[in-house]
Amino acid sequence: SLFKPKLVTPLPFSTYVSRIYLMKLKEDDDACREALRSGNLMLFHKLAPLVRRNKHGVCQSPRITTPVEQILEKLGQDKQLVNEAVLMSSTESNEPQFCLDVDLQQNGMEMLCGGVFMDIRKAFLMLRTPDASMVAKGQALLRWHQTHGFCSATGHPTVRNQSGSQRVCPNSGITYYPQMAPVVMALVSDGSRCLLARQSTFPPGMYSALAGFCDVETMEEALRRELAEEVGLEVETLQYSASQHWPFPQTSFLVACHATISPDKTELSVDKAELEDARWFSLEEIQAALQMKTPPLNRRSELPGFWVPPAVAVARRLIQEWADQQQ
Ligand SMILES: NC(=O)C1=CN([C@@H]2O[C@H](COP(=O)(O)OP(=O)(O)OC[C@H]3O[C@@H](n4cnc5c(N)ncnc54)[C@H](OP(=O)(O)O)[C@@H]3O)[C@@H](O)[C@H]2O)C=CC1
Ligand SMILES: [Mg+2]
Repeated sequence: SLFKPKLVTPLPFSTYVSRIYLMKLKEDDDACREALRSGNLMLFHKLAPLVRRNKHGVCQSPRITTPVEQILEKLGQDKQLVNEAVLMSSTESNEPQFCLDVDLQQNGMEMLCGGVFMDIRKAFLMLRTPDASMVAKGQALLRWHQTHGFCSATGHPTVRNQSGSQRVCPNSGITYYPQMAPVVMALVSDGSRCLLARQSTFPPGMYSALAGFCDVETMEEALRRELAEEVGLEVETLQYSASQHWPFPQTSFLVACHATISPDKTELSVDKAELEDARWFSLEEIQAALQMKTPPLNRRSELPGFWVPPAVAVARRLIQEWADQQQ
């Protein structure tokens, strides 16, 4: 078959079993409301996450542990707003974690919380990967609630549970759950080179692995279709590497794979409507790009002609794995 499963995918040490009780908060509104009083919050303003530098200059997404009711009261706002928080998960130290979007008094909020609300694209380049992932998750949940206030069958307002894990239409009885759009991403290799491409919206010089949204189809079908459409290549094998939730343009679920094609059918036919450029890169070019810090701005804020995405992007993991496999 097309798909060659990876036999062993080592996962980092997990505390999921001890954290499972927190998932009960999803179903128990009272327990969830109680947890919200003591749990920590990740704040957003119009979906821009709060970001702060710690004393070492490292950018972080701070968890607000001062009761948000107090902050809201100080700003003269209705403290019930805190009940709009959504349960995200639990932290590594077993505390429930929530996110909340406040569309009010940006400056006052920033002063009281000691940070700035930053566009998520910028925040993604400054935060470390675990914080960036949490920010992406919080934004996705909050955006989903903001855009699913009405039942798409009856037009009636939907009602959320306290944790925000679902919304129900009291009229039709339909339950809605937060969703992601599945995307398949592949780093294609012809045996000695790998294929990277850029869209005109990427920062100048950045090339990444190919990706495309799945229609109602399998991942294998989506990958074959995308590669045929975008670069005119026929896939031979596919190997799963990792997955990632990605906030651009909105909540996608990226499934990242390595793909191979036959070394005698490597000619590209690039769809210029989708891609600005697609090229084969040698191991030497890839290794040089992996050495650069990202984004690789020099003193005059110029970007080099070729660089690869930062560590927060699963595409970089694919590129690193490919380079490691060539040694
Ligand atoms: N993490 C990483 O390293 C990388 C991530 N990506 C991500 O992968 C995803 C897909 O990549 P991309 O090449 O743009 O995808 P596609 O190749 O599928 O092209 C995008 C087009 O697909 C259509 N489309 C179909 N379904 C959707 C949907 N659910 N949401 C939005 N557009 C849809 C839109 O066309 P139309 O407007 O005509 O309807 C859109 O312009 C994006 O989220 C991108 O940010 C991509 C590269 C690297
Ligand atoms: Mg694409």
